[in-house]
Amino acid sequence: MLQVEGLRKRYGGRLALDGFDLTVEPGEIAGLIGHNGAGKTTFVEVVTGLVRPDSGLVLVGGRSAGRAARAKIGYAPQELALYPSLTVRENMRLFAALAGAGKRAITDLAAQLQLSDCLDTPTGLLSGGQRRRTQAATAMIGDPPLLLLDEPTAGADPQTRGALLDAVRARAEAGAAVVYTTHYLPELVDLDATLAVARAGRVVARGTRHELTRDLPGELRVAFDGPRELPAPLRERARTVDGEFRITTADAPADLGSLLAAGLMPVTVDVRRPDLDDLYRSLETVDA
Ligand SMILES: Nc1ncnc2c1ncn2[C@@H]1O[C@H](COP(=O)(O)OP(=O)(O)OP(=O)(O)O)[C@@H](O)[C@H]1O
Repeated sequence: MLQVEGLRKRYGGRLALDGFDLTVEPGEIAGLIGHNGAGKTTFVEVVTGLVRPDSGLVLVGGRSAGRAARAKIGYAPQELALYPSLTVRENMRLFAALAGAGKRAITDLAAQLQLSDCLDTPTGLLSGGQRRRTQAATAMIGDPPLLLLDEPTAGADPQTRGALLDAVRARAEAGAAVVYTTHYLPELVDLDATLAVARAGRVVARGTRHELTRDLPGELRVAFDGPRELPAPLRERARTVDGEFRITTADAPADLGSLLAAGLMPVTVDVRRPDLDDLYRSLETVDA
């Protein structure tokens, strides 16, 4: 549904996009992550047609940028773009008219995003989280086959965050391709999203959570029934927290084997697998 190849965009002396590639299939939620300034928002703005790239290819449903491609896109920008003096319903109506959706779609979507009680409130009077959800609703109305959501849950409380994630999941289950930008990594686990990691204007890692984290080190956590000294190679990779040794490891069974071989029998053993936070941290190390 979305095919992007080799996007480049320069702002003055700064290269915001430097060969950005991303393909997203129908029904897929692609979590786009990366540090501030990695180019995520610029990428989304190029796909929507708001920003013109210097070079590169953007195809939406097989069509290059233009009116036909734009009609397939639902977009919730990071900087909210709602009419503050208009109510939630009126804002949704505007976007519904553009998308050719009816009144029913407005009430259904408002219910799904827990906005029913504020449909007649001007968006300028809403809380930050309510505004975010209204923005998401304007993106989702009319069931566009490509959804671009740029940090849609910033400022949302856990309950409304849950409602938004459910709505995103439902759109993907109905066949939409979703690009979901966030700094809040647990959401991408909840959404069972594939991942695209952006750095310095390009996607440097792309795949499932499992594919991207399996080669990262995990942690072997062991505790003993009294003070113990770890063998030297393990000690260099270990820290202690609450009397427990936490050993950074790429091979937990082998490290446990060396403990046992040294005559050290733990009373508790736990293995923590690498997760998205570790993936993020590994990128920080590379950036430094
Ligand atoms: N309109 C603009 N004019 C000049 N520079 C810009 C403009 N928009 C973005 N940039 C620069 O391009 C780079 C990429 O910015 P972008 O907003 O795309 O990153 P991001 O990954 O979305 O960051 P964040 O996580 O902070 O939202 C940054 O160095 C930014 O300063």
